[in-house]
Amino acid sequence: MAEATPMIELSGIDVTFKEADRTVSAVKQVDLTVNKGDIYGIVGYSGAGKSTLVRVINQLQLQTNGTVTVNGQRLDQLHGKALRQARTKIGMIFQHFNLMNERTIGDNVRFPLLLGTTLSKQQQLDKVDELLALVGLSDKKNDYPAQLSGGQKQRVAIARALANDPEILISDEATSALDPKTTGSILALLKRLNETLGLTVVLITHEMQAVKAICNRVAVMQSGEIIERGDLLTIFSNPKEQLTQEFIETSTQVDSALANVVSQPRIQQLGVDERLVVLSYAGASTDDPLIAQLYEQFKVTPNILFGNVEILQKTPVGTLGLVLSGTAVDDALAYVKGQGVHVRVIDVPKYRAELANKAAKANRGEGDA
Ligand SMILES: Nc1ncnc2c1ncn2[C@@H]1O[C@H](COP(=O)(O)OP(=O)(O)OP(=O)(O)O)[C@@H](O)[C@H]1O
Repeated sequence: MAEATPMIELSGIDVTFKEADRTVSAVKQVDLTVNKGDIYGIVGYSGAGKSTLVRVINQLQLQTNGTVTVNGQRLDQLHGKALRQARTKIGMIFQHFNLMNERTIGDNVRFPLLLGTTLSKQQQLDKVDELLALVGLSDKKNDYPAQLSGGQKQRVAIARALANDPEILISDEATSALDPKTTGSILALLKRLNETLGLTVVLITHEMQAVKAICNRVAVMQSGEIIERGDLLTIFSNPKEQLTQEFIETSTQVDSALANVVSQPRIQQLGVDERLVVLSYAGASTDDPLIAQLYEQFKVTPNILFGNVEILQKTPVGTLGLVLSGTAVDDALAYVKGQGVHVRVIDVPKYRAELANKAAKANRGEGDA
């Protein structure tokens, strides 16, 4: 495989907001490298610091500490025209599209070309046609934003973000206001642009579902810090942090399956030789006749409660919820771990207490951040 070339390098980034009565540390000591051609997902709940962090990349937000290098150039050392020039190579799209309602779709897309461009008027108009064709909206050129659906507006915003041939596209919750089907088509468009134009994409979201659909790498943010990061398959099949696990379980619906399972009286009364476990595995481990071996080698009987297999980056990633019974159950679990399978033993009373706690918080209207 070709060696990865860093496109974005953030090093030691802090962002501190000083307000009259308090100081907010929105980003704390973040190091992040995004390679050329990555679709890098940054996932976290509201208030985790995701938007602040990505706005540092194009210097719309200045860091309190740290350095920002984009395509080998130290952006934190640039000012004025040089910074504006460098920013044109970083496109950005937002949740609420930010289109100009009084201008046509064509004029919205042309807008960035009017600012300090070297293109003639005809070249600008040709470029607009090319960009609208790229996002599948050639027939909407003379319409106004109000005449378009949310998905179409986001396509216009993408076309506009690409006007100056950027190397990087930052997507800040760009699909959060869209329905699942439209979300899927916008994510597919981002993936196509990544593949055909070699565009590096940074995708901020609170939905692991979006990350799962197109990202090759992911970082999880909490309280201004990156608490876990890695390639998509590793993170999905072997999450280390509880928050990462939560995001994944929501996206695979393992959380609702588990909530259902732990509500059953039979599961609330597991014996000393019984364990409720969730196994996650990627790639080759999926093919191993693991379940059969549990019985053959350890005389442990598996009772399968739920299962899910998805294809991520052309690799099967599976999740299996089961109750294992047998005197050698802990030896069997150690064996399974040794096979590269992520094993999570669910402490049923504790899990039920956590669920009750979360439900009570939700009832009080408290967020996750
Ligand atoms: N200009 C600002 N002044 C003061 N505090 C700010 C400012 N911008 C962001 N913050 C605070 O910094 C923290 C991180 O906010 P940020 O918007 O980066 O989070 P986020 O993960 O992107 O969440 P969301 O998706 O809700 O925007 C929050 O506590 C927020 O209130």
